[in-house]
Amino acid sequence: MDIKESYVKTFPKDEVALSTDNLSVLYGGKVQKLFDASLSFKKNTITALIGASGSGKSTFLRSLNRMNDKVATINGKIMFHGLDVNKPNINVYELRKSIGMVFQRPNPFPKSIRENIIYALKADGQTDKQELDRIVEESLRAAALWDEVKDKLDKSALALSGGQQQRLCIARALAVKPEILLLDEPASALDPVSTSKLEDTLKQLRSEYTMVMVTHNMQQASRISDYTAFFHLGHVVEYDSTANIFTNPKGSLTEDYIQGSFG
Ligand SMILES: Nc1ncnc2c1ncn2[C@@H]1O[C@H](COP(=O)(O)OP(=O)(O)OP(=O)(O)O)[C@@H](O)[C@H]1O
Repeated sequence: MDIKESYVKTFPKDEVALSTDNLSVLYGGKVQKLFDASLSFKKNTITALIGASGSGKSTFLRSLNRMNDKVATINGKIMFHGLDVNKPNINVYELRKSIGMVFQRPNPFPKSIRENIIYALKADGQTDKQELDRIVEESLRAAALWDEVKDKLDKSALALSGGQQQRLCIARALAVKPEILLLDEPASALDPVSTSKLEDTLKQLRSEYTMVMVTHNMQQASRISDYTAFFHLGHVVEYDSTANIFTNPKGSLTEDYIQGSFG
């Protein structure tokens, strides 16, 4: 297999929400697991990151909002609103309000549904109850959970089903008004019905947010993503519209992966 082949789509600057420039990640300061990834994400789209286990998808995703800072050295640029947010002087707490993350396993706080949503807002000093109530409803509606939980907002989030918990985690991420949502295999712990609800939710969120999602599920990538990046051994091999990646890939590695030859 030739990992030197690389086909990477780019977009006009004003259409880009977030981009990386030669992003490399070294764990423990020496073991390189991501090599010169230069990708741009188009506003109001869903981009799927696909590739075999260990190919560097999560490593790349977690670097975008500086979640890897403590365990890895990240070289290269991460451009957001004309600013390189990979610079040391960036306020990472503020950055994560703009670039939120939803993890593989739903991780609600052991608090009420309402408290989960307003936690970060209260930490920021917001106290206006009416405004907080408004944000709770707005966020839960956006995450397509409002109708299921509106009568039990003060009940424990841990009493919700896994699928509901994951949509609550999305609502929690939306409450601080991010522009970008990073999703690391958000449906991998969910049953098919919850997965389908989650996918519908993500499709609806596309009108307001830009999403980048790691997924192992090829059908999921083809169902809901607009663009797909294929990772192999820490390299971005191909990045194109999802339709092209799945029906007309340029690289032989991409084709082999899509056809299930490895991974
Ligand atoms: N904190 C860490 N410290 C050291 N090595 C790590 C760390 N996190 C990931 N790695 C290594 O980096 C490589 C890429 O892992 P990563 O999780 O990014 O791959 P992935 O494509 O997301 O895989 P998967 O689909 O299995 O989640 C793997 O070899 C992994 O063992």
